[in-house]
Amino acid sequence: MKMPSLEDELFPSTPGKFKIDRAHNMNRQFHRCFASTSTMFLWALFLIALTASYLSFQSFVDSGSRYFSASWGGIQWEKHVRNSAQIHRSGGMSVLVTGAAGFVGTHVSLALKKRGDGVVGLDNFNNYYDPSLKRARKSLLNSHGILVVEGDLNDAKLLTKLFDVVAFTHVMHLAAQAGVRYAMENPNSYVHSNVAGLVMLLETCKSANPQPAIVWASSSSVYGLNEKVPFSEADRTDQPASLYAATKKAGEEITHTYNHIYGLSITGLRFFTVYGPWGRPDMAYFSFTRNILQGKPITMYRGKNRSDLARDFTYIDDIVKGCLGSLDTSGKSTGSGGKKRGPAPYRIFNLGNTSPVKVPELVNILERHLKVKAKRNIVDMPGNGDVPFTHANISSAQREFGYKPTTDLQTGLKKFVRWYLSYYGYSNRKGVR
Ligand SMILES: O=C(O)[C@H]1O[C@H](OP(=O)(O)OP(=O)(O)OC[C@H]2O[C@@H](n3ccc(=O)[nH]c3=O)[C@H](O)[C@@H]2O)[C@H](O)[C@@H](O)[C@H]1O
Repeated sequence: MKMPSLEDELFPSTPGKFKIDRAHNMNRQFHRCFASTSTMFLWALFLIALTASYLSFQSFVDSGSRYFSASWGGIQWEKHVRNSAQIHRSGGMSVLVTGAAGFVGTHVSLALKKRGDGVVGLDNFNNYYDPSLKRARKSLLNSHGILVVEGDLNDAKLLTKLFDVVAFTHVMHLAAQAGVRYAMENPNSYVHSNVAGLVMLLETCKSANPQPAIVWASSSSVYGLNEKVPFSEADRTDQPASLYAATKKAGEEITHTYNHIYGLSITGLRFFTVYGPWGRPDMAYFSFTRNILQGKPITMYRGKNRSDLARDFTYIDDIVKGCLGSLDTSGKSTGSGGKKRGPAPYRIFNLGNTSPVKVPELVNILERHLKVKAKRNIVDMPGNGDVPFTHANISSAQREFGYKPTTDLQTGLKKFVRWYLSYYGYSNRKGVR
């Protein structure tokens, strides 16, 4: 028996029917084939469409997740920024406060908000000192309706966006790499924040329309090795003793340039060793308190010929008054969109306490408030950027906006210690008040 061939299988061999059937079959095959080709084509189209929509969905998800995971941007975020910047008093200002989660930034932001000004904070939450303290300050600000945007001064897009969303009337620029001695450890961070970051901010402000007036934190350290006492704004500031001081001095020159070319109103404030509640853990009064309470020794520097070092310690509330006075009298920037229209104010003020206190006396006061004896380890001042003393002449600030510090070190440290004990949970400890 003949085995059916493949052709037989495909084309039945019934004689007479073959041609017709074959033709019919071929026709059917053709249609089936055509039908399956068009089906395949449709399937292919469907698959292509599916792939394309998948890819576009993916990119939507990608950009969406970037959008949602970014710490700034979006309609809701813009709404928050606008709300935070809302002015609640007649003649009030809307202020961008850089370094808002910092020590001075937090206090100034609260004071502005309390009197009805609009405030938007900016802070990069770096880890120069315990970031959890910065987060706690941020929570405090949030509870008063102040938004703190997390971002860096060097982020041009963020700065531009902030000025697109709000026509800030003023910038209180307090973001900086602080600390005199740390500059030897991490010099780049000073250039990044105090020079590059400052220029980025000024670039944004000069292009803004309207241009804001700028008040910013310089430092008593610009007096460097100046020996004329008390330090007046007109004294020499060309002998910085630390890179920190040098970057602050550079800031004074850089802001002058932007005032001159673009008509930005600039006020530089030379802060003198600011202290108080919510302060900076890297500063002596703060780290001494921590060590005294923990029974650890404190290292006290002394100057040439075993002389005591002294600082014109200035209480935070006095500094806040100086900042607000400066903002209130800043005058307007004259330029717009990067074009100068006329001269604008350029000012520099000392904000100090006018009564220097020696470091051993600072420790005596802390001992009294803490009711704990310090273990003093006295060493010669290392050549690390320190200066032997500071002393402010504040007559310019007094004349210009009535600046008059009212808190002596004894009173100010009492308030600081009370805050410290409460914040770090010492309040219920016996022997400590
Ligand atoms: O006015 C400023 O422009 C600067 O003020 C602050 O610098 P300073 O005045 O140096 O404050 P701070 O460190 O508290 O030292 C105080 C005293 O304690 C002595 N000191 C310090 C540390 C130590 O371990 N031992 C010690 O004796 C030390 O020798 C000094 O005599 C800010 O930190 C700075 O960011 C800047 O804003």
